[in-house]
Amino acid sequence: MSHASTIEAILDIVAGTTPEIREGLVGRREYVEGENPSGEDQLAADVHADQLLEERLLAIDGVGSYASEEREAVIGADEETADSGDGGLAVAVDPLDGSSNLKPNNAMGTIVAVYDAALPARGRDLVAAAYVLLGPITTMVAAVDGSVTEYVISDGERHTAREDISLPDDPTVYGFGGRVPDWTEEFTDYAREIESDTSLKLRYGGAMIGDVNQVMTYGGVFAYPALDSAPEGKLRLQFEGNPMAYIVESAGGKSSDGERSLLDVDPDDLHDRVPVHLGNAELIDGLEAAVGDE
Ligand SMILES: O=P(O)(O)OC[C@H]1O[C@](O)(COP(=O)(O)O)[C@@H](O)[C@@H]1O
Ligand SMILES: [Mg+2]
Ligand SMILES: [Mg+2]
Repeated sequence: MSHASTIEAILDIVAGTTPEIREGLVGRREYVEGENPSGEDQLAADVHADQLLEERLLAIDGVGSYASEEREAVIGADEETADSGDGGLAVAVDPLDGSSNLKPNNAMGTIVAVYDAALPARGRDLVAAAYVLLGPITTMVAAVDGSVTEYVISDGERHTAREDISLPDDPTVYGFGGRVPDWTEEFTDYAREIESDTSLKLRYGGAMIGDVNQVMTYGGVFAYPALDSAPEGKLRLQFEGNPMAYIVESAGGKSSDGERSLLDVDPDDLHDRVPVHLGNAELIDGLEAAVGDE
């Protein structure tokens, strides 16, 4: 199977699984016992989405391995090839991003990263990335071959809504995560500058994919920065930072860990965290100038 057809099969499977993930949210708002590898409580909904995606994505011819925010290790379609990198594409998934939004019934969704390398891999090894947003409408935004498409998912099928998406030139929104007293001094200065820009307004909902989709739609900047208490921030490189950076950069924007494109960050561990800044080029350049040598 060519990489191109494997990528299409992955996007089809994710779209096809979305109705079950959405319906499965009902009745799965409670926490289960134990934690995920990042030390966070897991909701029954996180575990359910992970199980559905693991089984179906690994069954695709051309997918060699599966990893997720919700499980410790990489799982191989064929145990012998799991870590070799030559057993097909590696799919890394955040089954439910923003799952703390389940209780208050706000936006959340699924992030999928497709790497042509053994995990953990660099963002430069991505060959596709997508996120499904469970909003009032279910949409998928996918970046493949440098071009970004938005689909509406209906009955588990993808229907093209917008092609060749690029970030609007005149940005209007921003959203920054983490507790304000926990921000570094340098990031706080940058945030104050952004807040005083009269063309920008706050849009923050607590699910990265929802917040980044605001930026993809209106132009602007999203950040979950380095914190005094957590210098690597909160978001995970393989499952969250890299795929969202790939999508935003494919749409003509920029990503940064504070110093360089997220796609150039070398991973040490599957569950590494990284400071995430995404958005219009001039806003990310300004961010790097403000926090670059902190
Ligand atoms: O609730 P907090 O600590 O502000 O964190 C919000 C961030 O955490 C996340 O929910 C992390 O993702 P998960 O739900 O996959 O753990 C992001 O979507 C969001 O940007
Ligand atoms: Mg997440
Ligand atoms: Mg998650």
